[in-house]
Amino acid sequence: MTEPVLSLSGVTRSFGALKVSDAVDLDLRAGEIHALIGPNGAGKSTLIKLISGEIEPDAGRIRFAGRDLQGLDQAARARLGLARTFQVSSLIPDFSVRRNVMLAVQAREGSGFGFVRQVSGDSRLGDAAMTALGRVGLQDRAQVPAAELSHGERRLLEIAMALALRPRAFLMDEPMAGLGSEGSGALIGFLDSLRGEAPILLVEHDMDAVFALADRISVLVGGRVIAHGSPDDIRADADVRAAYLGEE
Ligand SMILES: Nc1ncnc2c1ncn2[C@@H]1O[C@H](COP(=O)(O)OP(=O)(O)OP(=O)(O)O)[C@@H](O)[C@H]1O
Repeated sequence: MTEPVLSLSGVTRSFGALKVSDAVDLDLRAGEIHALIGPNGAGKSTLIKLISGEIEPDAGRIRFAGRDLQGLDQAARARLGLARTFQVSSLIPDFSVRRNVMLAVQAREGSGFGFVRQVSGDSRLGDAAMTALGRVGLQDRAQVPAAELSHGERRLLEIAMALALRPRAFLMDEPMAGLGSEGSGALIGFLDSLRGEAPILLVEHDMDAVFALADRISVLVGGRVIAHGSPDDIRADADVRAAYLGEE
Protein backbone atom coordinates (compact mmCIF):
# COMPACT_ATOMS: atom_id res chain seq x y z
CA MET A 1 0.00 0.00 0.00
CA THR A 2 1.21 3.52 -0.69
CA GLU A 3 2.36 5.64 2.22
CA PRO A 4 -0.47 7.65 3.84
CA VAL A 5 -0.45 11.37 3.06
CA LEU A 6 -0.29 12.09 6.80
CA SER A 7 0.66 9.78 9.64
CA LEU A 8 1.01 10.18 13.37
CA SER A 9 2.82 7.64 15.49
CA GLY A 10 2.99 7.71 19.26
CA VAL A 11 2.10 11.40 19.37
CA THR A 12 1.99 12.54 22.98
CA ARG A 13 1.44 15.96 24.52
CA SER A 14 0.74 17.14 28.06
CA PHE A 15 -0.34 20.45 29.48
CA GLY A 16 1.10 20.39 32.99
CA ALA A 17 -0.06 17.15 34.57
CA LEU A 18 -2.82 16.62 31.99
CA LYS A 19 -1.93 14.24 29.14
CA VAL A 20 -4.07 15.57 26.31
CA SER A 21 -2.63 13.40 23.53
CA ASP A 22 -1.60 9.94 24.66
CA ALA A 23 0.47 7.90 22.18
CA VAL A 24 -1.84 8.66 19.27
CA ASP A 25 -1.45 6.67 16.05
CA LEU A 26 -3.50 7.98 13.16
CA ASP A 27 -3.22 8.26 9.42
CA LEU A 28 -4.89 9.98 6.50
CA ARG A 29 -4.86 8.30 3.10
CA ALA A 30 -5.32 9.74 -0.36
CA GLY A 31 -8.97 10.15 -1.34
CA GLU A 32 -10.54 9.75 2.08
CA ILE A 33 -12.34 11.67 4.77
CA HIS A 34 -11.12 10.48 8.16
CA ALA A 35 -13.28 11.79 10.98
CA LEU A 36 -11.92 12.31 14.47
CA ILE A 37 -14.69 12.28 17.04
CA GLY A 38 -14.87 12.25 20.83
CA PRO A 39 -16.44 14.03 23.76
CA ASN A 40 -15.59 17.60 24.77
CA GLY A 41 -12.04 17.86 26.04
CA ALA A 42 -10.95 14.57 24.43
CA GLY A 43 -8.02 16.30 22.74
CA LYS A 44 -9.27 16.61 19.15
CA SER A 45 -8.36 20.27 18.63
CA THR A 46 -5.01 19.65 20.30
CA LEU A 47 -4.22 17.00 17.69
CA ILE A 48 -5.09 19.44 14.90
CA LYS A 49 -2.76 21.99 16.52
CA LEU A 50 0.01 19.39 16.81
CA ILE A 51 -0.34 18.48 13.13
CA SER A 52 -0.53 22.07 11.89
CA GLY A 53 2.51 23.06 13.97
CA GLU A 54 0.80 25.47 16.35
CA ILE A 55 2.15 23.35 19.20
CA GLU A 56 4.86 20.67 19.33
CA PRO A 57 4.47 17.14 20.68
CA ASP A 58 6.43 15.98 23.72
CA ALA A 59 7.00 12.65 21.97
CA GLY A 60 6.09 10.86 18.77
CA ARG A 61 6.41 11.52 15.06
CA ILE A 62 4.24 13.26 12.48
CA ARG A 63 4.96 12.60 8.81
CA PHE A 64 3.35 14.47 5.93
CA ALA A 65 3.93 14.18 2.20
CA GLY A 66 6.89 11.89 2.78
CA ARG A 67 8.71 13.96 5.37
CA ASP A 68 9.02 14.34 9.11
CA LEU A 69 7.39 17.58 10.26
CA GLN A 70 9.45 17.95 13.41
CA GLY A 71 10.86 21.45 13.74
CA LEU A 72 8.80 22.92 10.88
CA ASP A 73 6.63 25.89 11.84
CA GLN A 74 3.03 26.44 10.71
CA ALA A 75 3.99 28.43 7.61
CA ALA A 76 6.43 25.76 6.45
CA ARG A 77 3.80 23.05 6.95
CA ALA A 78 1.25 25.11 5.01
CA ARG A 79 3.75 25.47 2.16
CA LEU A 80 4.12 21.69 2.09
CA GLY A 81 0.37 21.55 1.40
CA LEU A 82 -1.22 21.17 4.81
CA ALA A 83 -4.32 23.40 4.82
CA ARG A 84 -6.01 24.03 8.14
CA THR A 85 -9.40 25.64 7.80
CA PHE A 86 -11.59 27.64 10.10
CA GLN A 87 -9.01 29.81 11.67
CA VAL A 88 -11.32 32.80 11.72
CA SER A 89 -8.32 34.94 12.65
CA SER A 90 -6.90 34.38 9.17
CA LEU A 91 -9.63 36.54 7.61
CA ILE A 92 -9.08 40.28 7.27
CA PRO A 93 -12.57 41.64 7.98
CA ASP A 94 -12.20 45.01 6.22
CA PHE A 95 -10.88 43.49 3.00
CA SER A 96 -13.20 42.19 0.30
CA VAL A 97 -13.89 38.50 0.06
CA ARG A 98 -11.91 38.40 -3.20
CA ARG A 99 -8.92 40.18 -1.70
CA ASN A 100 -8.82 37.77 1.22
CA VAL A 101 -8.52 34.86 -1.21
CA MET A 102 -5.93 36.73 -3.30
CA LEU A 103 -3.77 37.04 -0.20
CA ALA A 104 -4.05 33.30 0.37
CA VAL A 105 -2.99 32.62 -3.24
CA GLN A 106 -0.05 34.96 -2.80
CA ALA A 107 0.95 33.21 0.42
CA ARG A 108 1.02 29.91 -1.46
CA GLU A 109 3.45 31.43 -3.90
CA GLY A 110 5.87 32.08 -1.09
CA SER A 111 5.74 35.83 -0.69
CA GLY A 112 3.79 35.58 2.54
CA PHE A 113 1.11 37.98 3.63
CA GLY A 114 3.49 40.93 3.54
CA PHE A 115 2.51 42.66 0.30
CA VAL A 116 -1.00 43.55 1.24
CA ARG A 117 -1.21 46.71 -0.87
CA GLN A 118 0.21 45.39 -4.12
CA VAL A 119 -2.09 42.39 -4.24
CA SER A 120 -5.24 44.25 -5.23
CA GLY A 121 -4.04 45.18 -8.73
CA ASP A 122 -2.83 41.72 -9.78
CA SER A 123 -5.30 40.24 -12.25
CA ARG A 124 -3.73 36.77 -12.24
CA LEU A 125 -4.19 36.53 -8.49
CA GLY A 126 -7.70 37.91 -8.93
CA ASP A 127 -8.57 35.22 -11.46
CA ALA A 128 -7.27 32.47 -9.18
CA ALA A 129 -9.28 33.94 -6.32
CA MET A 130 -12.46 34.06 -8.39
CA THR A 131 -11.97 30.42 -9.42
CA ALA A 132 -11.74 29.38 -5.76
CA LEU A 133 -14.75 31.53 -4.85
CA GLY A 134 -16.75 30.04 -7.71
CA ARG A 135 -16.05 26.54 -6.37
CA VAL A 136 -17.72 27.36 -3.05
CA GLY A 137 -20.52 29.44 -4.61
CA LEU A 138 -19.36 32.81 -3.27
CA GLN A 139 -18.57 34.53 -6.58
CA ASP A 140 -21.49 36.95 -6.17
CA ARG A 141 -20.13 38.06 -2.80
CA ALA A 142 -16.58 38.72 -4.06
CA GLN A 143 -16.64 42.50 -3.59
CA VAL A 144 -18.26 42.51 -0.15
CA PRO A 145 -16.03 43.09 2.91
CA ALA A 146 -15.44 39.79 4.71
CA ALA A 147 -16.96 41.33 7.85
CA GLU A 148 -20.37 41.45 6.13
CA LEU A 149 -20.55 37.75 5.41
CA SER A 150 -22.90 35.51 7.34
CA HIS A 151 -21.41 32.84 9.56
CA GLY A 152 -22.01 30.17 6.90
CA GLU A 153 -20.52 32.32 4.16
CA ARG A 154 -17.43 32.95 6.28
CA ARG A 155 -16.96 29.20 6.58
CA LEU A 156 -17.14 28.93 2.79
CA LEU A 157 -14.65 31.77 2.39
CA GLU A 158 -12.23 29.95 4.66
CA ILE A 159 -12.61 26.85 2.49
CA ALA A 160 -12.02 28.95 -0.65
CA MET A 161 -8.83 30.30 0.93
CA ALA A 162 -7.71 26.76 1.74
CA LEU A 163 -8.57 25.61 -1.80
CA ALA A 164 -6.52 28.44 -3.23
CA LEU A 165 -3.50 26.91 -1.50
CA ARG A 166 -3.99 23.78 -3.64
CA PRO A 167 -3.38 21.64 -0.57
CA ARG A 168 -2.33 18.03 -0.32
CA ALA A 169 -4.54 17.58 2.77
CA PHE A 170 -7.15 19.49 4.71
CA LEU A 171 -7.38 19.72 8.50
CA MET A 172 -10.88 20.84 9.40
CA ASP A 173 -11.88 21.63 12.96
CA GLU A 174 -15.66 21.63 13.39
CA PRO A 175 -16.65 23.07 10.02
CA MET A 176 -20.36 22.49 10.70
CA ALA A 177 -20.39 24.48 13.96
CA GLY A 178 -22.99 27.23 13.92
CA LEU A 179 -24.43 26.32 10.54
CA GLY A 180 -28.15 25.72 10.21
CA SER A 181 -29.42 22.52 8.65
CA GLU A 182 -29.49 24.07 5.18
CA GLY A 183 -25.93 25.37 5.52
CA SER A 184 -24.57 22.13 6.88
CA GLY A 185 -26.39 20.14 4.17
CA ALA A 186 -24.70 22.26 1.51
CA LEU A 187 -21.31 21.97 3.21
CA ILE A 188 -21.65 18.18 3.50
CA GLY A 189 -22.26 18.03 -0.26
CA PHE A 190 -19.24 20.19 -0.94
CA LEU A 191 -16.87 18.30 1.37
CA ASP A 192 -18.05 15.06 -0.18
CA SER A 193 -16.83 16.30 -3.56
CA LEU A 194 -13.57 17.62 -2.11
CA ARG A 195 -12.08 14.36 -0.85
CA GLY A 196 -10.90 13.37 -4.35
CA GLU A 197 -8.88 16.56 -4.55
CA ALA A 198 -7.21 16.24 -1.16
CA PRO A 199 -8.03 14.01 1.81
CA ILE A 200 -9.68 15.58 4.84
CA LEU A 201 -9.01 15.00 8.54
CA LEU A 202 -12.34 16.12 9.95
CA VAL A 203 -12.98 16.99 13.59
CA GLU A 204 -16.71 17.27 13.95
CA HIS A 205 -19.43 17.03 16.61
CA ASP A 206 -22.27 16.81 14.10
CA MET A 207 -22.74 13.04 13.90
CA ASP A 208 -25.04 13.27 10.87
CA ALA A 209 -22.21 14.96 9.00
CA VAL A 210 -19.63 12.48 10.30
CA PHE A 211 -21.63 9.40 9.34
CA ALA A 212 -22.58 10.92 5.96
CA LEU A 213 -19.00 11.76 5.04
CA ALA A 214 -16.43 9.62 6.79
CA ASP A 215 -14.66 6.73 5.12
CA ARG A 216 -13.02 5.97 8.47
CA ILE A 217 -13.59 7.21 11.99
CA SER A 218 -11.21 7.38 14.95
CA VAL A 219 -12.66 7.91 18.41
CA LEU A 220 -10.60 9.87 20.90
CA VAL A 221 -11.37 9.73 24.62
CA GLY A 222 -9.04 11.22 27.23
CA GLY A 223 -6.34 11.76 24.60
CA ARG A 224 -6.32 8.10 23.51
CA VAL A 225 -7.71 6.53 20.35
CA ILE A 226 -10.16 4.00 21.83
CA ALA A 227 -11.59 2.81 18.50
CA HIS A 228 -10.90 3.11 14.81
CA GLY A 229 -12.73 1.73 11.79
CA SER A 230 -15.48 2.18 9.23
CA PRO A 231 -18.64 4.07 10.21
CA ASP A 232 -20.42 0.72 10.58
CA ASP A 233 -17.64 -0.61 12.85
CA ILE A 234 -17.84 2.50 15.02
CA ARG A 235 -21.64 2.41 15.27
CA ALA A 236 -21.44 -1.18 16.46
CA ASP A 237 -18.52 -0.71 18.89
CA ALA A 238 -19.68 -1.21 22.46
CA ASP A 239 -16.84 0.84 23.99
CA VAL A 240 -17.67 3.76 21.73
CA ARG A 241 -21.35 3.60 22.54
CA ALA A 242 -20.55 3.57 26.24
CA ALA A 243 -17.93 6.30 26.08
CA TYR A 244 -19.43 8.61 23.56
CA LEU A 245 -22.31 7.89 21.25
CA GLY A 246 -24.47 6.82 24.19
CA GLU A 247 -24.29 10.38 25.46
CA GLU A 248 -26.08 11.73 22.41
N1 LIG B 1 -2.99 25.44 25.98
C1 LIG B 1 -3.57 24.66 26.89
N2 LIG B 1 -3.18 24.70 28.17
C2 LIG B 1 -3.74 23.90 29.10
N3 LIG B 1 -4.71 23.01 28.85
C3 LIG B 1 -5.15 22.92 27.58
C4 LIG B 1 -4.61 23.74 26.53
N4 LIG B 1 -5.23 23.42 25.37
C5 LIG B 1 -6.14 22.45 25.67
N5 LIG B 1 -6.08 22.15 26.99
C6 LIG B 1 -6.89 21.13 27.67
O1 LIG B 1 -6.71 19.94 26.97
C7 LIG B 1 -7.92 19.18 26.93
C8 LIG B 1 -8.27 18.84 25.50
O2 LIG B 1 -8.64 20.03 24.82
P1 LIG B 1 -9.02 20.03 23.27
O3 LIG B 1 -9.44 21.43 22.95
O4 LIG B 1 -7.95 19.43 22.47
O5 LIG B 1 -10.28 19.06 23.29
P2 LIG B 1 -11.38 18.81 22.16
O6 LIG B 1 -11.53 17.33 22.05
O7 LIG B 1 -11.04 19.54 20.92
O8 LIG B 1 -12.66 19.44 22.86
P3 LIG B 1 -13.96 20.14 22.20
O9 LIG B 1 -14.70 19.05 21.53
O10 LIG B 1 -14.68 20.66 23.41
O11 LIG B 1 -13.47 21.21 21.28
C9 LIG B 1 -8.95 20.01 27.66
O12 LIG B 1 -9.04 19.55 28.98
C10 LIG B 1 -8.37 21.41 27.61
O13 LIG B 1 -8.82 22.18 28.70
